[in-house]
Amino acid sequence: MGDASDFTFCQVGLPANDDHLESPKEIPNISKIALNENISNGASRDVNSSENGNLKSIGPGASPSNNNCDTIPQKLKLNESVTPTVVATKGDTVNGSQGQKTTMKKPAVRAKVPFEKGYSQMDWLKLTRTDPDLAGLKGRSNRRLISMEEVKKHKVEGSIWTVLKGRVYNISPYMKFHPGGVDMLMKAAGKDSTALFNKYHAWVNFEFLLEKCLVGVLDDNSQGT
Ligand code: HEM
Repeated sequence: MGDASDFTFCQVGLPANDDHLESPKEIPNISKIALNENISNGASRDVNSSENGNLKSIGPGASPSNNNCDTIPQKLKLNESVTPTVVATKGDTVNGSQGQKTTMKKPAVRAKVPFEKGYSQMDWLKLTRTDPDLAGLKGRSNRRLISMEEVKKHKVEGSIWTVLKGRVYNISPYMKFHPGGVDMLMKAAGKDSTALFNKYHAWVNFEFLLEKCLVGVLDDNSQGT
């Protein structure tokens, strides 16, 4: 009797119930319907043999409607969705390389250049606070009018000027800090780069970033010369 009282705890999972769960009457019927559809498709003959087991797991999801007409299209959809996943798993190695290609494309699209150590945007902000003459003014005012002719002359490292929205900046010290790379920034050398700048990143606050690089104001009268 002591054993019987122990069994009261074991009766939670009756073996008789387990038998019913493992062999519902609906599942075999559905699997038969699906097999017929697969054969008519002819697209997954090889898969059928291995999918017989899979269909048992798929079947209950599609089994609520007992009508054959309803279950057939559902089965077709399920099988269609199953076969591509089988292909996908087989082609994982192939698709894996394709996936790598897509991840490789992402940085190319952004074209952002990884900064050298000591040339992050934070480093640039520190430099703007510590360097007394980033613009290279040597005591001159940064409010003087500068002709386009003079801007054009400044293309050499150490003194690379560009015009942004009517202001002249010495971008030479910013070169290695530019997230778009030196080559891109060199396109702005000695010319009005407002259009280029806006094309790539109109949202960037150059007034703030290049505040200490201001050389002067573009002489409107000199434009076009
Ligand atoms: C002259 C002043 C310029 C300043 C202060 C400046 C600043 C910046 C900043 C802060 C970024 C990072 C933007 C972000 O992360 O969203 C950036 C990225 C970039 N810049 Fe510039 N830039 C300048 C000029 C230019 C010019 C003239 C070009 C093109 C010829 C250019 C091309 C790029 C590119 C391609 C990127 C990377 C794209 C990206 O981050 O989405 N920049 N620049």
